[in-house]
Amino acid sequence: MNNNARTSTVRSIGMLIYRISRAMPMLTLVWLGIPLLLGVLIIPSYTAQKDLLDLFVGGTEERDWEAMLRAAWPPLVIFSVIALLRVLLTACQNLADPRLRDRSSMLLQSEVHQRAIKVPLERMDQSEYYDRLQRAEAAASTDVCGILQNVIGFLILLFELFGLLTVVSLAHPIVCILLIIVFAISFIIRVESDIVVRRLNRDLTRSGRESDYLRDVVTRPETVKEMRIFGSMDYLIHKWHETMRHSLSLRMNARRREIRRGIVVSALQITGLFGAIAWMVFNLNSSGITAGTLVIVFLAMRQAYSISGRMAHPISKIYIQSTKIMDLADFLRETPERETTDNEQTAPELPPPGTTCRIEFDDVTYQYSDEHGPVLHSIQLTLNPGETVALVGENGAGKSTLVRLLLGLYQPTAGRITWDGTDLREINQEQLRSSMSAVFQDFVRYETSLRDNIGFGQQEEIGNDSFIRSAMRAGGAADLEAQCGGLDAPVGLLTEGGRELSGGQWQRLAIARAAVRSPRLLVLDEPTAALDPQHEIELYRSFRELAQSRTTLFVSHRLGWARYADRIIVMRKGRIVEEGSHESLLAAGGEYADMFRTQAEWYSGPVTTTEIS
Ligand SMILES: Nc1ncnc2c1ncn2[C@@H]1O[C@H](COP(=O)(O)OP(=O)(O)OP(=O)(O)O)[C@@H](O)[C@H]1O
Repeated sequence: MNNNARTSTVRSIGMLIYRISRAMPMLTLVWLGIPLLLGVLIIPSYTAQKDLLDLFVGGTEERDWEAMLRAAWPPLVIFSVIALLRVLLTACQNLADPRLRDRSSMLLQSEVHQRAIKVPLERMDQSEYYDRLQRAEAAASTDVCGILQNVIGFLILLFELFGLLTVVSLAHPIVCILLIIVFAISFIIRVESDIVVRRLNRDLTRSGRESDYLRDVVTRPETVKEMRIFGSMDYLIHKWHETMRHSLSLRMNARRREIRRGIVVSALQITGLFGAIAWMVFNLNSSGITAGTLVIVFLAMRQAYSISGRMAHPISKIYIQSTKIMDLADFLRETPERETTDNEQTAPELPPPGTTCRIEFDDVTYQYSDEHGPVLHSIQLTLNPGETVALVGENGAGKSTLVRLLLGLYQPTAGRITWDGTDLREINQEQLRSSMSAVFQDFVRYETSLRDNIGFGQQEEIGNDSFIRSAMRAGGAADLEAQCGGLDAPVGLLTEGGRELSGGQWQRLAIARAAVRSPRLLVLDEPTAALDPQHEIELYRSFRELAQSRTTLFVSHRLGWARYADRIIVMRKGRIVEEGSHESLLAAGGEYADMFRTQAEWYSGPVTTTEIS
């Protein structure tokens, strides 16, 4: 890890802990404070032990045992109280630590979700952004607990080490400096060798997968029969052997290196320890060095060395997790992106509910990415108040893209879309959303209850049974209540005891959800794709009612629907190529007329094998 990566990792961890501390100040204080306190308590505990030792050890002169016992009380009490306190603090830490980790994971996941819902849909459609979101989500849900555990594991050891170094420096500063030097060298060696091993383990995961696969292939009955016929068994066994030999030799080399470094570290520590002790023995009774000092320095140094060995583990684990920490921190560091400018205060008001709207596309161009060019070119289109418009065209013509722009989910690359004369971008987004409703091709299946599937369209009415039932009637889904066993019956396989619905039944629920809102603009993108003919006719009747008092746009490849629209728009390759009523377009004999005749012949014409092939 280079310096930049190291700084970034430390900054990212700091940033995550700062966010956690803002949301849970008390818990974070306890989580970080207890290790600090445990480290500080080492100092009086060792000092008390030193006083006790000095009291009872050394000196050949006649002793006053009573006076000695009286003098022993204070250090004995201090030592015992601290020991008790340490037990209690450790218990508190054991409670606070998992609580903080679990809650932090939830907090950071919900921060990721908050950002994800604010991000413009077009950003979400970019694979690079989507990957980053997935990585941040994975880090927040699965890695944060491990990262925090390693951070606190490291801090506990670090504070303990500071306590021990203070004990040694109080006893003798020169010995402390010697200890720090030995400690620093052995720590660096240990961390480096630990990182090498972890990196190797990570790298070997892939070859491990390969050898697992090869072992599987040569032992599974379904694969063995083919390999016997083709005679490929020996080759694969040889390949498995080679893969295993390679990874074993890499592991062995790493192990050897680890052992060599371990020997160097131990030799260094033993030399330091005995050098310091020898020097202190030599200076016993001079420069304030007593038998007690000698013993506690010896104990403190041994403990410090053992801590230095254990500190390498959390550090190397954090190193391995560093990319995940940075992924998450970078994602959260991004300023929350708004769908529009902050216009809540100044946004113009939309007309009140119940009124219809006039929407105009003024020279609108849209492109998903620079490399692929525009998918909509200079669209001029007006949807008049209360009008029902059908949008038709071949696959990939740009119909769904136009729908997303109309709903304000995407912003035009050039040109503008106005709603009763106001640019869509300037309208208060919340008000805009509540004025429109849509059924998408890829509608959501909420695997909870029937009620939720409808009520999510108008959450204020989710508890109102008659409201939900009337929406289900409008969506042609009234029969589902009896079939599923009530409005609150679970639907979908993910819910316990849930009944799975067919594609068409889910689609009818999505239509009912859109109907529940009483929107000014209703958009239906392929609303009947999964419906059987009977339900399609039923839905069509409800749709006529729904469309009556509002501006409606529907996209459909079934031109039978389109002929009842007030106006039909035909698209090809991102452009509007025809526009008019069903009759006028048929009379024009253009693209629409061709499509309509082809579909009509498909249903009513004679079957010829040459046509199908
Ligand atoms: N998220 C996306 N990123 C990049 N290009 C996209 C994306 N979505 C659609 N496109 C491209 O935009 C063009 C128009 O797609 P769109 O989905 O709007 O067509 P459509 O007319 O709705 O097609 P269909 O009838 O098949 O649903 C296509 O060429 C498609 O490849």
